[in-house]
Amino acid sequence: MIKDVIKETLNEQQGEAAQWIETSSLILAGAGSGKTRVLTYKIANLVFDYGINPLQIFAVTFTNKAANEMKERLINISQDIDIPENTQDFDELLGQNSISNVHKINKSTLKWLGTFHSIFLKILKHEIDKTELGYTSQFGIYDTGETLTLIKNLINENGLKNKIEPKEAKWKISALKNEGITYKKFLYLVGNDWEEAVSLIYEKYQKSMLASNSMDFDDLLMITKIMFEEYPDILEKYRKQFKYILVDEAQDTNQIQFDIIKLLGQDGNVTFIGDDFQSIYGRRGAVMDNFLKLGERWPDLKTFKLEVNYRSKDHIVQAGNAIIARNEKQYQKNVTSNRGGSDHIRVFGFTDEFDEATQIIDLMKRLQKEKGFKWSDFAVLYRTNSQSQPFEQILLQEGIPYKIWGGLKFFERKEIKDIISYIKYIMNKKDNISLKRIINTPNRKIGTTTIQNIQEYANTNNLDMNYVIDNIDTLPIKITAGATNNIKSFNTMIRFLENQIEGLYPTDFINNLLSSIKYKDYLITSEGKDKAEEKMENLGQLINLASKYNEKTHTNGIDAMNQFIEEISILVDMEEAEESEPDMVKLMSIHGSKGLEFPVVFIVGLEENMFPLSKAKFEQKEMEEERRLMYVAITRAKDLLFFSHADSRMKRGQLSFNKQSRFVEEIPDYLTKFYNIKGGSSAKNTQISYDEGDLVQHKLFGKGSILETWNEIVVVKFDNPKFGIRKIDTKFLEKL
Ligand SMILES: Nc1ncnc2c1ncn2[C@@H]1O[C@H](COP(=O)(O)OP(=O)(O)OP(=O)(O)O)[C@@H](O)[C@H]1O
Repeated sequence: MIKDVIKETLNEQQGEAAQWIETSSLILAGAGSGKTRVLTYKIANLVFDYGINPLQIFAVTFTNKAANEMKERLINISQDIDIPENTQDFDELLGQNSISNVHKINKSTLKWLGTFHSIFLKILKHEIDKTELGYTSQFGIYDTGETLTLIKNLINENGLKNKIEPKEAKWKISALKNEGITYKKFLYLVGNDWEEAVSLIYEKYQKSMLASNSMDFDDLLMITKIMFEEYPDILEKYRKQFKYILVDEAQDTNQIQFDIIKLLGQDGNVTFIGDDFQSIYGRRGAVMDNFLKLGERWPDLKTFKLEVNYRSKDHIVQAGNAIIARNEKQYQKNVTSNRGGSDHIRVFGFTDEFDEATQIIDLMKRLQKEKGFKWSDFAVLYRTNSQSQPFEQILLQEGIPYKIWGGLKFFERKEIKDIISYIKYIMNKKDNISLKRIINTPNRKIGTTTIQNIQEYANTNNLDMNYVIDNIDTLPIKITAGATNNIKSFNTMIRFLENQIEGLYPTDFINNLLSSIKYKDYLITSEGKDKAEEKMENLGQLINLASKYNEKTHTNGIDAMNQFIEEISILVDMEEAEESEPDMVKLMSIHGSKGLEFPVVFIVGLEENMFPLSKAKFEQKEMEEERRLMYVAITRAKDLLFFSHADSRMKRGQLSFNKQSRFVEEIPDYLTKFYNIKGGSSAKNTQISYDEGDLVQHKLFGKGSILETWNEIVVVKFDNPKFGIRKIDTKFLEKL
């Protein structure tokens, strides 16, 4: 019986929250209080105790990783409970009001458990053909790089190069979409020249995306909202379908996500679970006010609190509580640790960022040797990504395995993007961005002028680039005979691949594609043998991912490939797809650490103007968000927590001096112990003095010359331009 399992697995607060189904509810959860567990059992309870079909449950998580974890747990729970196989399909279900038998939980019945993006992608694929919004269900998805390329092109084509910066325009368009503001609405809201220029780009961008039958990530939300608003029958169908809506990390939902939840669940049964103390996405449009005012929209909202932290030792929980108590706008919660302990947070003061990295890594080495910790037990958390550099350098030097979370994402790597672009173009011939990426990759002697001419001709005559390519022989376009032939053979190859796709498993298709375009040879010529091997390994990983879709359940190769492309389009990064975790130190931004936990945490760079950021000083709202970030960072630690700050550090090429962060002072003295070990244990090369102009040798970076010196730290310009100018501790240098 599920009730018995709940009793055994959840505490009283958790159990009550998980079993409440009468009205909508808000589960206010402290850090480490078992949100995932409660949500999982709430779903299990709905299915196994109330006979709700899992297909009628819409459960949205913040990351794919969280969704996968929940799915796995649910499948495990369901294996312990004896139930008949559910054979009902989604469409059969519609129109049925009550479902009395108990349903099987498996990957396909849990199709509505995922991130907002993944769920709305499925809904759009299912419905978009029934609308007149202009897209077909074959629509592709542009990733961040592709959207930026398109925006750049549009800015150039419209002579706005001096007026707007592509990244800023992209950010603004994304922010507008996340507030649900279409380009038509934005026209009425523009307040200055810059916004007027952005509004023109926004309009052209949206039209061009539509012409390419493509959406960006934000469209997955915005177009869903528009579709629900303009097609009430579709909305009604999903309102009926989703009897129970569950929203994880509800404190970080943005306006458009919240609006869609309102549309779907206005009169329904919605469970919000979240921690306002951990709302850290204000800059990305999260609207905490919505979370704080849920009762206004759902008057029957019943509130539960989860206040027992199972993750962290007592001193860590107390430090978190002390920090967050300084914020004003929040619900009251009194989080306590269930792990006890009477330890301290150790606070270190260092000379600069290299001293900080060197000594923290020394400390890790000691903890690993003497206290039995593994490398993977350590996480270094920082406010800004660039702070990883000295840590990386020294970890590399020391030969300690490490992994940077949020580094170059798997799906942002060139080789992966190239191959995915081929597949996307073959599946959606209107996808001009993919076409432009692949037409001359590998090099086929189709130059940029030729591509531009094709594009211009297509634009002027209102045609797809693909049509122009198909008819390159007969259309009056200015291109050489050589280029025409090259385009024709490119097109023949694409046709050949297109004909293959239906009859092949995705993995076989990708292998054929790689050999048809001679991708490995291209990598060897353009990148060298070693790099080519590395990149081919990454492509091997892509093929591994595709192998999941080789199952016989797909009617044909196109169907399987479609599902594969859908999934990878929304995978946030490779870390999320990785099953096992190797033994590596983890370096990550505090934002990236959300939802994770580690035995030992180092929060570094705790200086005013670094953390909190300088711009937060003047705005209470911003300072409160910085403080919540500090709360998130502290509460990632299970056993040991270390803080560090440095007297000076390089920031954008300038040396800056900052005092210890206010956040350290906000923690009561009895929870902290201070250590001043500047230039301490790591043996320094003090005997040798270095001067500007000295020639030096570094094990990894090779030869270079010193530009500046600060005691043991020197700035070196390396001869190899790949390594450029770096700050280095002299202990890693040899004087020449
Ligand atoms: N009732 C319980 N008994 C034992 N352990 C529990 C219980 N509930 C949660 N835990 C454990 O506590 C830890 C924290 O749980 P979880 O990661 O779900 O917390 P969370 O609320 O999502 O935290 P955060 O918001 O800080 O990321 C996990 O290791 C989990 O297994």
